Amino acid sequence: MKSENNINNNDLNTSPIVVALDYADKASALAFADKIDPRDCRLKVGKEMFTHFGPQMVKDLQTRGFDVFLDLKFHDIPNTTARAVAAAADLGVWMVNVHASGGARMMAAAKEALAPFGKDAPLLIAVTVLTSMESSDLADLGITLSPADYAERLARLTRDCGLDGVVCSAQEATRFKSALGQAFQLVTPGIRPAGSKADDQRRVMTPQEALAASVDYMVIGRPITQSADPAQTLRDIRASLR
Ligand SMILES: O=c1ccn([C@@H]2O[C@H](COP(=O)(O)O)[C@@H](O)[C@H]2O)c(=O)[nH]1
Repeated sequence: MKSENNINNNDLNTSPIVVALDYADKASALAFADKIDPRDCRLKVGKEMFTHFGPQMVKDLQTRGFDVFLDLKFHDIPNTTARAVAAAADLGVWMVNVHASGGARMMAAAKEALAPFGKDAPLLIAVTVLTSMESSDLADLGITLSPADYAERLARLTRDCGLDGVVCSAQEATRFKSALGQAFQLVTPGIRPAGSKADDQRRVMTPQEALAASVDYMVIGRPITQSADPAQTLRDIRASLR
């Protein structure tokens, strides 16, 4: 169910931008939210903010009119994951995610947990290969496939379990749209405007390249939140995509 205060913004919002609200203090996060227009982006609450501030953080953003992607990347046994996904749906979030490497039974259980929510269910997506990972990181785990090949394998499994889409790199978007269908949603972190530093990201693309690759949503954090004027940086990136 939607929370009482959740003003669902889905119908109004045509922006592909999801800002990763990775702040250590709530005041800075809300000050940023107060300076931006919910039509220019959706907001992602991840492990840092949720661990600091809990579900109230999500509600505070929803009351300001934002669709919230709860990025907690659930990865557990099927029962626990399904119950966590249902709890996220109770919060009225727009999108929630699990790790595809939790396997088919886990993803199917998560999907099934959303059935009682009907049309109010959040989008359910699965993380394939983290955008911070490159071939050598996979090799350390005993995975000899390239990041793109392994991500496609996990994305196929995700689609076959009936989820709405995946988190992947924008570098994989053209290939995945063609292999998995246009309707399968691609949510892509690792977005870096030209000239910004990659930080810990490895499989990156600029916002313009990501748009040209037909991603559905591009997740952008530090290039916005750590800029001198985050609200203006968001508006500049949004304008550059029109
Ligand atoms: O594969 C993934 C999955 C999630 N993320 C999250 O996206 C943002 C990216 O932030 P930046 O500051 O733009 O790097 C962050 O919250 C990650 O937890 C990801 O980067 N890659």
